[in-house]
Amino acid sequence: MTDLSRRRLLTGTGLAMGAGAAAGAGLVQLGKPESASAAASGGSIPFHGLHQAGIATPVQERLHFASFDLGTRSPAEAAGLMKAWTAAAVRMTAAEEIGRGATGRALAPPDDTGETLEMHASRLTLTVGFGPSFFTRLNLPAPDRLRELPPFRGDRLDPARSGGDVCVQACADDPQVAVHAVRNLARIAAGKASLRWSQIGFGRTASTTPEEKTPRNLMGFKDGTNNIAMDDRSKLNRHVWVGEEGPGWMEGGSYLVTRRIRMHLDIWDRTPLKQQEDVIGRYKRTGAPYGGTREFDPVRIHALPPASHVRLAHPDSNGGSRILRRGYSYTDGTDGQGRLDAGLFFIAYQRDPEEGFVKLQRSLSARDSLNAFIQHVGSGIWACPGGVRPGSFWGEALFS
Ligand SMILES: C=CC1=C(C)c2cc3[nH]c(cc4nc(cc5[nH]c(cc1n2)c(C)c5CCC(=O)O)C(CCC(=O)O)=C4C)c(C)c3C=C
Ligand SMILES: [Fe+2]
Repeated sequence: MTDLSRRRLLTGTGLAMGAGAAAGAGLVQLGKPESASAAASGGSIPFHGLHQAGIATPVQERLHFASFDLGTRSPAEAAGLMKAWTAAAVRMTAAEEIGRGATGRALAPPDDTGETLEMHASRLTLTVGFGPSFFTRLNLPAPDRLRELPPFRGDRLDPARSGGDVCVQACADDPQVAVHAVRNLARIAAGKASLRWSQIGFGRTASTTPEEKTPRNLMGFKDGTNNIAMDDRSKLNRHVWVGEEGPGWMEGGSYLVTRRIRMHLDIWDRTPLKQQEDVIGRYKRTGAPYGGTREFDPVRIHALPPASHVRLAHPDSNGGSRILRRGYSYTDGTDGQGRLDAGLFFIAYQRDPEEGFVKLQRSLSARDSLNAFIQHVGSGIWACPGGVRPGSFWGEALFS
């Protein structure tokens, strides 16, 4: 049995289940794993479906997020790149080698860099989005709702860690799988697009499935308790998926906001527990909201300190506004002054950025007591098109 077909068996590619249906339900396909550990290390998440995978599908353990700048002004060339990326993504998310594989032809550079040979799909998802500059560069009409984010109080944004024409969010349970995906997409893009910045993340700070244990962020608090669950179709349709408001190629898609938020952990770690809990509005050990005893007890905003993070971010304080959070912790070494450069790579999906992130961040940036411990240092906004049908490619309807 060849390596390729063995991996196909491991990942269950070709199962009878319709890919679209599986993607819609956020299911993981596991074929016939050779061992229990193979099953535990993650199968594949269908690439094709109504929505792009990586938004409402279960959150994996690792992130490699990448922002690219186009080197072309030609929509046809950009479409060609999306076609080539999609072909590679279909294979990588099924744990198959790209093109002729990692050892295809002796006299040519391999089509796949090879570091994931013999590895599982690790629930790899690849999600693509287009930034405002993408439309300017290609002279294409941008969606009305895709506007550059306004400046917020306290922002200290580094242009080298912000913006970009196209983004790729690679999530997987194995960091090597996520990095391999971004590396190979960057390689395929040579001459058409180049990496502007990228971000490695670990320790997801959100769950999109209530059965999962809520993870903790680097401040030690459970993060993601009151998130939109992936099976809550009515909230997803109302707050996350773009509907008939269009443009057509965005239907079933979503707007993505990313923020690199540095945490002043040295200060946080010297802050008394009671003050930490007052800042968040929940108890550190249990995750219960003030006024409750268990993590999933309802938040009654008036039981929380007026400037606490959860009170200010809660839908009851924001006219019902909700976002789907999918962030990851990060550390990028030290800052030269003996402090960790660490924090939260915040990721939020929403149907309307003005009603979602912008509304919340206007309020948080003005009043949140968490602001004494954090700083927003990177930013991006992206239009993520609807899902890809078999035979189509990322954003095809936008180019046609
Ligand atoms: C603009 C949106 C938000 C930013 C930016 C943000 C940053 C941020 N959050 C935490 C830690 C926690 N956030 C929690 C809840 C929470 N946060 C937001 C939005 C932003 N957070 C929302 C909408 C919510 C849910 C509010 C609710 O409906 O109750 C929590 C509590 C647990 C939870 O529900 O997830 C924590 C903890 C940090 C550390 C941070 C920046 C570094
Ligand atoms: Fe938050």
